[in-house]
Formats: sequence, C-alpha cells, structure tokens
Amino acid sequence: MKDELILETITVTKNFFGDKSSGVNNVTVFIPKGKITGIVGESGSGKTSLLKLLSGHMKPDSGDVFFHGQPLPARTTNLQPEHGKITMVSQDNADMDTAATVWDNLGRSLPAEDVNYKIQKITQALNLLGIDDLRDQPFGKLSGGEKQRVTIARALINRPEVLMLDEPFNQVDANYREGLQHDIRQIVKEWGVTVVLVSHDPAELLSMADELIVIKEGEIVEHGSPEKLYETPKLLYTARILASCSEMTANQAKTCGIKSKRGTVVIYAEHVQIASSMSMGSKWLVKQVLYRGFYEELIVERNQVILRVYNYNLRKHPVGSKIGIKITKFYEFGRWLG
Ligand SMILES: Nc1ncnc2c1ncn2[C@@H]1O[C@H](COP(=O)(O)OP(=O)(O)OP(=O)(O)O)[C@@H](O)[C@H]1O
Repeated sequence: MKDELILETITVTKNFFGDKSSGVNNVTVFIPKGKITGIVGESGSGKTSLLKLLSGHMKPDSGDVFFHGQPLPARTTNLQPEHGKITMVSQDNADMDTAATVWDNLGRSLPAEDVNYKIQKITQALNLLGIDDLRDQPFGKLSGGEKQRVTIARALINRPEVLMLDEPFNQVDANYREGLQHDIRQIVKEWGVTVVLVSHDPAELLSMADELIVIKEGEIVEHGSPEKLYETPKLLYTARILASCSEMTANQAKTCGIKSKRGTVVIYAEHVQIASSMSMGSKWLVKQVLYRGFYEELIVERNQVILRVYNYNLRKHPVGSKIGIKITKFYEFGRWLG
C-alpha cells in the first residue's frame, strides 16, 4: 500500500545569491504521513533550507509546497491555520524566554482565557516529555538536554500534525539522547505525528528514520529506507555520510585483493575481519587505535592504503603491531557518480 503524503515540494528552488551555489535547486520530495523522514547531507548542502521551505518559513523562488495536497502559504505573509499544524524545533532555542519558568514558556502558545484548558495542556506536555519535575525551573538554568525536551514539549503542545526537528539532539549527551529519541518515536507511533528530522549523526538517522532523503549541493541525490541506503548506496556520497568506511582507487584496492574496474572502491569497517592467524590475509600495520568503549577502531596501513577495522578483542592489536585481514564485502562506484 502506498504511503499517504502529508507534505510535498514540487521542483522547489531557493537560491540565496541568485545562482545555484547556495540554497536548494529543483527539489521534489514527498513526506509520508505518520512517519519519520530524515534529511541527510554534508554541511551546507541545504538541509535546513529544505526544512524551512517545507514548513513555510521560507518562500521558494519557484516551485510549490503542498500540505495535504493544498498549496502551503509562506509564513512571510500572515500566519495561516495550517502553519499551526507544522511546528519547527531548531537547535538554538532562540524563541524561549530564559528568565521565565518552564511552565510559563509552555503556556505561551496557548490561549490565556481558558485557564483550565491551559493547565491541562501544559500538564499533558510535561508528562509526555517526562519533565514534570522541571515545571518551576527557569528555562535558562536547564541543561542542554532538558532545554531540548522543553522545546519539543512546547512544539507539541497544540498537537501539530508535523514536527520539524533541526539537529534536535546536538547539545544532548549520549544517555539523555537515547531517551529523547525513544520518546519521540513513541509519540510518532501513538499520535501519528509526522516528523522531519535533520541530523549530522548517521547512527541517529539510521535508527530513527523510516525514510531518508540525501541532499547534496542543494539537490536530492538519493532517497529510500535507511537499510536500503546503508546496505546498497548508489552513490559514494551516501556511503561516506552513513558509514564508517575506507575509500581507495581501483588500483589501491589490489592491495586488499580486490579487482575492480570502477573508479572508487569503498569498504565499510564492519566488512573487514581480523584474521585469526597471520598466515591468512595480508600483513597490515596498525597505525592508530581509537578506543570506542566496547570495541576499538583500528586504522591499518599497507602499501599506503588505509583501512578502518573494528576490533572487539580490546588491546590485542596495539599501534605498531601487524594484523592479517579478510574483506567480506566492498562497494564500487564510478567516478561520475560520487
Ligand atoms: N539566509 C541565508 N542567506 C544566505 N545564504 C544562506 C542563507 N541560508 C542558507 N544559506 C546558504 O545556503 C547553503 C545551504 O545552507 P543550509 O543551512 O540549508 O545547509 P545545511 O545543510 O543545513 O548546513 P549545516 O549542516 O551546516 O547546518 C549554504 O551555502 C548557506 O551558506
């Protein structure tokens, strides 16, 4: 069954300097209702611009944005009813009053007249994000993670249909981040709210998103499920963004025992196995050991070819030692595709 669409852009262009060097170009995207769509791309590729176009915060130079199949007016004119159905959370929390309490900040987007309704809505939002204990704290005194919870609670207080999240977990430490990600997934499931998520963190996008849109220099270059894009990326650009990988020319790949006729060979770190005996595989020099907690990421070298390898036998392969490796899978990309 086809997904019902809630938002779409049809050949939308927004250029900041009158040429294609910035902004977004000719972008057509479809946002399915009740799902999490992630937007991924390198810095400056146009992710935030696309989010602003989708939410009506920016007016396109050309092309159309549709919400439930109807043209979405830009917010540069008067606010329209549909604007309340699309809320956006940016990383800076700029529109929060730092001196006011969490309770008062949450109450701002609610009508003042109906006190009981207001109390009910604020209480509901506090419970939803698990921040009831913060209700009397001044917003400015909260930690980065707590601030993000309050900002998201406020964005959800009027039950929007679409929640746009621009790098929402940037300031949040790893433990807190997982809890917040889990809560957002729960809200999506229970409320059927649609989320559009911009993030730099591939792990976050892979675990949270139902669909991913890959943007490069203002153009959509690939889209699909996280599994599809991670496991069978069409573009070198996508593999680079989503995976911890090593990149080499076809000629260099011979050092890894790979025969390739294409321009570039890419090997994900998890597709390199450390051979149990030195007689197996080649002899690679361990140049760096990056400690990652329960595993290490080894940077190994042979004939000036660099490979990233995951090692779960901690401290077994120190810098300067040699290991044998076996490559279980690799990707080939033509030069013109990257
Ligand atoms: N208001 C603006 N005026 C001029 N140029 C802008 C404006 N907003 C964005 N740009 C430019 O448009 C391009 C895309 O910016 P955008 O913020 O959308 O990228 P991004 O992918 O979100 O980047 P990042 O990951 O670094 O946040 C960049 O070159 C940026 O400098």
